[in-house]
Amino acid sequence: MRFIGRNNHDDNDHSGDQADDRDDAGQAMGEVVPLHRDPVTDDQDNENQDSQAAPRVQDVIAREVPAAESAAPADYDLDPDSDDGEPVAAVLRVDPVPGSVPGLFPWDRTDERREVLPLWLTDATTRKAAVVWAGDMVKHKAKFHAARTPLYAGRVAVRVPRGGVRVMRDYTRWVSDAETRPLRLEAVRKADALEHMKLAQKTADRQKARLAISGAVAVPVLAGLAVVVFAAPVPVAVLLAIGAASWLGVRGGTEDKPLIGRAVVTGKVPELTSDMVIRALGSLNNSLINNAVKSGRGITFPNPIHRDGPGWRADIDLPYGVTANDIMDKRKGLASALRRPLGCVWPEPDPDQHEGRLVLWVGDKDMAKSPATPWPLATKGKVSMFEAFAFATDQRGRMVTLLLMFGNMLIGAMPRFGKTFALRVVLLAAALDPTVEMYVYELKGTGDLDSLEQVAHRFHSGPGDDPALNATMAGLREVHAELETRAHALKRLPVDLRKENKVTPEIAAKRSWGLYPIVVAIDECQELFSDKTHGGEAEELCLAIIKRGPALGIMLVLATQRPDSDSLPTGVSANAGIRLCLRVMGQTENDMVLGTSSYKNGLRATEFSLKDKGIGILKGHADAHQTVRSYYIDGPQAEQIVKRARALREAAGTITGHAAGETPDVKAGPQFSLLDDIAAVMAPGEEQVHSEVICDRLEELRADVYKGWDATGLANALKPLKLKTDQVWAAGTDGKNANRRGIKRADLTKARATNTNTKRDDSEGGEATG
Ligand SMILES: Nc1ncnc2c1ncn2[C@@H]1O[C@H](COP(=O)(O)OP(=O)(O)OP(=O)(O)O)[C@@H](O)[C@H]1O
Repeated sequence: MRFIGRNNHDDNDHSGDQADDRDDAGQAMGEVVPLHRDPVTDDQDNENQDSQAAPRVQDVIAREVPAAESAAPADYDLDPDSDDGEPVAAVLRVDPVPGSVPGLFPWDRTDERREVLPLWLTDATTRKAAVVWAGDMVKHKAKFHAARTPLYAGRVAVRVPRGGVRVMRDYTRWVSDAETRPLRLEAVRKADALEHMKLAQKTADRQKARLAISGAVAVPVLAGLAVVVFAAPVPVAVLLAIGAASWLGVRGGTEDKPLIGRAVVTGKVPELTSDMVIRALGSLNNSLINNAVKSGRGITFPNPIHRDGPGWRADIDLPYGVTANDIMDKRKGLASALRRPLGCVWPEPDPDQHEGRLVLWVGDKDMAKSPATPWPLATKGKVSMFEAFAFATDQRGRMVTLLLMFGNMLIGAMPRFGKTFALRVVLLAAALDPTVEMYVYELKGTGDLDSLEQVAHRFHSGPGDDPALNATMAGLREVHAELETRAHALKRLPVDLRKENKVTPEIAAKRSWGLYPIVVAIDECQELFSDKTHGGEAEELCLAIIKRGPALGIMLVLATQRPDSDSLPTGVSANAGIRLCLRVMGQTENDMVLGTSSYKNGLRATEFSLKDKGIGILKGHADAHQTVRSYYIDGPQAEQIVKRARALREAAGTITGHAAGETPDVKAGPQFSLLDDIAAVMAPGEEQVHSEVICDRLEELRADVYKGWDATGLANALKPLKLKTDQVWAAGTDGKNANRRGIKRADLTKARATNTNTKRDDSEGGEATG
């Protein structure tokens, strides 16, 4: 326990009793310790205090109490021995006294208990991997040796004579008692006749006995041999011959050339030790870490380093002031210091712990080289959009799930790094929920999502040309209109059914209420947003859908290979809740997909390499981001899954729209009216406006449509709408009143009415004739 101030008169006042008294007084967490202390006695006193408080929080915040404030004695004692009786600055001890705060009892602490059973026993995926591994190993060994049987037979044949010679040699040595020969020779060398006689006699006895044994054994052996050769069934004889030949073959081998080769050369799992980790951290050029490494204190391991999936896991408490993000920033340096490929080294924060807790997972294999795990829903199972579905695996091969309901998703990456594959997993999951209505637009035109045609309510695949963009816009308008319809439908429901004013599984299940989930997916959405004609409207529609859709059961999933502000409106990207960023080239694209400051905070999809296909940083699906690899589902597999999804939908009666063979009514061009726009830009009470002023205001309203329009252009555009521009007295662009070509409100109102009636007549006539 450290104090900042002390009584300068407590020379001998450091007995244990007095120290205890002080602690007792401090039970109410407000012990007062006067300032101006004697350094000698202070040390002694500290020892007493420290011995009591050793296991508790070490740091003490001291607070000086001003003289005036000290008049209030509630929390502070005054120094009773001060010379002038005046209060001096006092210190409030703020450390809790042992036992005074319930949270400090061991049973109150949030200790992390390690699992009783190892992961492979409790985790089905790990167990399954172990069983598959063992099965594969047996199969491989059987195949390996079966293929080499002729080779082994040849080797045996070559080695049998040598084996026979060795057996005979060993037998002769045994019968002749060859092992005692050196002793006899030694006796001869020393001219020790007595010893030599003794040894020779013993050898002679031994030889006699061994010859007798040989004779006794030879009779049954020769008889057995005769039986085998002349009387035993052929297979038995052959088997015994093979056995004998193999034995002789093995005896004829050499140690450096074994008869049977190794089917598996065991790869050494590189170890991870605390020394390696500390040395690696020490090489990252962080002064706080360097000080800790030098002093040998400050970096601790709260758990033993252990195997976790196909790699090692180290939980590390970094020195005070260093955060897990500081280390994530230097992943490349860390990988270099650990002498491991970058794809093996994964430093992460622990979301359940403090900022200085680093979880370092070092895989045995580069993530990109690990075998792809099959999608658990590939052959069986159904999805509920209200529940998380299997989307990817993390570095350790564990399943990562995604809950898309009430959210939106943005996928961004450079071309050919797995956007469409990742999007396809999401869409296949949506397809396996027969209640979901799907709008799928693939604007690259390569047919990557064609399999989904069988289940999609609206579908179009085209290379970002007019038909593709018109179809996508039509779909977006349709879904946008749904927002209004659904909001009203939800409002009409009894209050007890819409407790949170959002779509629930119960509400979605009632098809007739029209509140089932809708998933809208646009692959290569940059084609739409950067289009001059549709871009503005697409942004408006997507923004509304992305903001209001989730509560109404509508989810937007966008994938783009150009995540920049021109191709992906910031309003749209900022509102996407779930983000997946596969490999990108720069910080801007990285932050555009993952959110502002992501790069600075160590989330760097720029560090993925060429081979990291399908690997990206997933954010917004859980408390902490994760590095994941989306499940790999190729075209033919996707076809099979969609067939199953279609069967589910047929059974549920939810095959609609495109999947049911309908063609939607797709109108070309943006759906807005020039007359309505003019009405919108005329201020209330403004009866007449100059054409130039109208053009300026229209440009402000929809720059992508009206940019560069002048009075003549406006007049031409208005002619077919039965509105003529005329000379009007009004304020010009310079603010001064003048007589120029313009529009009168009365004419505009008339033209709008006429056009509305014409439109209605057209559509009624259409219906009548259609
Ligand atoms: N999860 C994955 N695991 C392994 N390989 C993958 C994975 N996802 C994608 N790939 C590989 O990456 C290649 C490119 O994937 P994909 O077609 O999804 O890229 P993309 O980013 O959509 O490309 P583009 O921008 O040209 O459309 C695929 O052909 C596939 O071989």
